[in-house]
Parts: sequence; structure tokens; C-alpha cells
Amino acid sequence: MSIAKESCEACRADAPKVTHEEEQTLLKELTGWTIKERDGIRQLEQCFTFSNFADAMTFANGVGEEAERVGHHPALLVEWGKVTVTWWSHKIRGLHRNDFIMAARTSERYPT
Ligand SMILES: C[C@H](O)[C@H](O)[C@H]1CNC2=NC(N)=NC(=O)C2=N1
Repeated sequence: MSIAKESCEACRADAPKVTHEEEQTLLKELTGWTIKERDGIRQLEQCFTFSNFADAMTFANGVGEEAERVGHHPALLVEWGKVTVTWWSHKIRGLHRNDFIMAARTSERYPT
């Protein structure tokens, strides 16, 4: 089953971070995502490109609506022709399986 179809589990402060090995395995199920580390927090990030600002906003709003539905939220940087989406789990200050699930769902929303 595609990881996008998995359901996210409730964010808990004591939830385990994915290991670096698990990160590499999970990254193989995604397209175009990279892992960044900022202030010691590992994050999944991808920059999606568009022809204009309106299309970028539409995509960002869709990702935001999905985040609200699930209760797991990204950072979204919307620029003319670009949306940078960054996923991590605030409560555990790092990457959880949920972040990979939501990254996969984000990619599914990108109009190819
Ligand atoms: C109170 C609220 O449900 C929590 O803060 C949720 C909201 N969305 C969240 N999103 C992310 N990415 N990580 C969290 O830990 C998180 N926690």
C-alpha cells in the first residue's frame, strides 16, 4: 500500500523519532523530498514550482486543508511560482512516520 494511504497516528510527546536507517527506507517511497536539519531538528522538505502565484496559493491551501483534517501541520513558504513544504513533528522535535505519510499526500496533490 502506498504510504500516502496509511493513517497518521496521534502526535505524542513520547513517540519515537524515525531512525536514520528508517529515514532512508521511507525516503525511497517518496519523490523529490530531502531531509534538512535545522537547530537539531530533522525535517522533510520539497520545493514545488508553479506558473504563477495563484496556482502556488491554491496548492498551499489544499495542503493546509489536509493538514487541518489530519491535525498534523507543515511549514508552508508561498512565493511567486513556488511553495516550499516542510514536514516535521513539533512535539518530538524531529521526524515521525506521520511526516512521511503527509509528505506522500502532499506529493499526490501536486498537479503533474
Ligand atoms: C494541539 C495540536 O493538536 C498539536 O499541537 C498538533 C498540531 N499540529 C502538529 N503538527 C506537527 N507537524 N507537529 C505537531 O506536533 C503537531 N501538533
